[in-house]
This record gives sequence, C-alpha cells and structure tokens, in this order.
Amino acid sequence: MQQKKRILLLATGGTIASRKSDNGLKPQITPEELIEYIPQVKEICDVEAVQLLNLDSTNMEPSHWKLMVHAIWEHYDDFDGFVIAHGTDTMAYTAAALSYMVQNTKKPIVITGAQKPIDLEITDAKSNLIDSFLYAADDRSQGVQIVFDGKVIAGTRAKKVRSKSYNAFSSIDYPSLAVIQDMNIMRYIPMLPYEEEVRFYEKLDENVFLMKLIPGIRPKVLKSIFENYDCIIVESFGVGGIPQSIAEEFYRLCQEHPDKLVVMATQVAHEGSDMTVYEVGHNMKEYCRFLESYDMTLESVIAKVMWMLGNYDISSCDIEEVFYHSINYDLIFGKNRKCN
Ligand SMILES: NC(=O)C[C@H](N)C(=O)O
Repeated sequence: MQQKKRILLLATGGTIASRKSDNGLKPQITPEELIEYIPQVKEICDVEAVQLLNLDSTNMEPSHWKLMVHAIWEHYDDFDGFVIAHGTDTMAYTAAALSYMVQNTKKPIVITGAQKPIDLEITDAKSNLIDSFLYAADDRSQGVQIVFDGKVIAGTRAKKVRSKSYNAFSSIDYPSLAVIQDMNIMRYIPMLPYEEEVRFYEKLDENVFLMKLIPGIRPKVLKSIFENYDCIIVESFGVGGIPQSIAEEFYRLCQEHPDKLVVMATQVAHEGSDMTVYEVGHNMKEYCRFLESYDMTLESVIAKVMWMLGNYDISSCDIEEVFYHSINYDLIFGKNRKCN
C-alpha cells in the first residue's frame, strides 16, 4: 500500500480561523483545532500544523510572504506538500507572490480559506480544507495554487470577485486548472513541466506604488510618487493610456527619473492591456521606458514587480526578458510570445 503523504498546514489566520469578538470577527482558532473540525483528513494524508501568523489578511504584508516562503523552504524536504490557511481578502496577492518566490516546486503549495468561520454550522471552511488536503496529497499536483469552492486556480490567476459568497474567487483570463467534486479531482490543464530544481526567493522590493486613474485626475501628487517609489504601476482605463490632464507632468517626470520603472496596467478585469491601440497610449513609447501588464492580473503585476526589483538589477538586466517570461501561467499573450 502506498504510504500516506505528509502535508504541512501553515495557519495564518483569516475568517476560516475566526471567532466572534466584541469588535467583530477575529482569528482565534488554532491550526490543531482546524484539523479537529475535519477528522476525515486522516484518511487522506498525515497532517502536521504550524501557527505561522494569526492575522486578518487585511494586515498581510510582503514581510509575511517572506515568512511563509521561509517556513516552506525550511520544511521542504520533510513534507510532500503544503496547505496555507489564509484570509480571503488578500489571498490572491499572497498566491501571486508565492508563485514568484517559490518557483519550479514539484511539491504543491495550496492556499485556501473560507468566507465563514469553521466553527459555524453553515461554513465553507471544512470543504475548502478537505479539498485542499486532497489536492495537496495528489501525486499529480505541483506548483502554487488556490483551492476554493471546488476550484483549483493558478496562483497568478486568482482574483477575489465576491466579498460574501462562497464562490469568492475567479480565475482571470485562464481556465481553472482543475475542479474538485465529491473527493474527485477533475484536471483541465496539465501541470507545467518543471525541468529545473525548486528555487526560493526571499527578497522583494516593496517600494511599489499603484496609481489608479479616475476621470479628471490631477497631476498634484505625481512628483511625490516619482520621488518616493521605485516603481509606479498605472491602473489605467481600458487597454491603456495616459489622460491629457496629467500627461505633461507624467512624461516630464518619466524623463527626469529614468531609473524608475513604470508599468501600465488596466482597471478592466478581463483581457488586459495593449498600449499600441490608442493615441492616448502612443506617447508612452516616446517618453518613457515602460512595461505593461498584458493579460496578467493586477495582483500578479504587483507581486512580479516586487520580486523582479528585489532580485534583479534593472539598470543592467533585460527587464522585458524577465518581466515577460511566463511564470506559473501568469502571462499568455504578452509581448514576445506567440500564441499557440
Ligand atoms: N473571508 C476572509 O477571510 C476575510 C477576512 N477579512 C480575511 O481576509 O482575513
């Protein structure tokens, strides 16, 4: 008989581990208690648990991603897979960050959580946890993924699209990798062929600013943003462009700060950017060295930039080569890539 897989549960808080307090829901349930709520997990795998953090994921920061990476690295040889219990609010950011920080992992890293605490009678926590352990213990699983409400979503493709319902996450511009129903995993997309060894990255540059455009935006704060951040991600409209109301100051600052990285992204949930389409995007090429998100999610763009700036010297490396290289399914239709 095949030996049971050993899976490490890293608990970080979130609604899944929350109880009511006088001031609202607050993470208080220990990882050992979480496991007690799902006794059937014993038939799937052997679980060990560590309480890594105890946060509402609203309070999750890049330093916490590093802590998760460190814990996985430290225990990598001792376990067959990892399940991270996490709040849903920033889960898509963590999943994206871990996709860049732990690459080529043949041991699955599964992130899950719940919209309702595990101690309530009506909760999605138990099924999400069971599905996650089932997926993490399956021989064919690898890489960083979110398992939630029966869907397996690539870590770079997830977005929280509902604040209350159980089907909180969508896979954006890419199919779910698999679905899980009645303890069966139905796989839609083959796992990536990892030829290289697993690689852990612990450095990030957190000096990244996301600037959301609104109609009538004024250039007042632009100078301070360019002076204080290493990268400005512009959350633009549609496929992308810079509005006339800030264009002059924006391009002036791009030229004054050639060392700053500018990334054009979009507020539109689906289908991504393409700065070549409209006149409003055209001037960027002339005045500024910029990257664009194409079909990457905003969460992935933010995490990828932090990872890239933390690990590469952008004054000497080919940033297009690094940024547009697809990692964990993050980019399909980017520059330099032919669709096949
Ligand atoms: N459903 C949840 O987990 C939401 C919670 N505020 C969190 O992200 O920690």
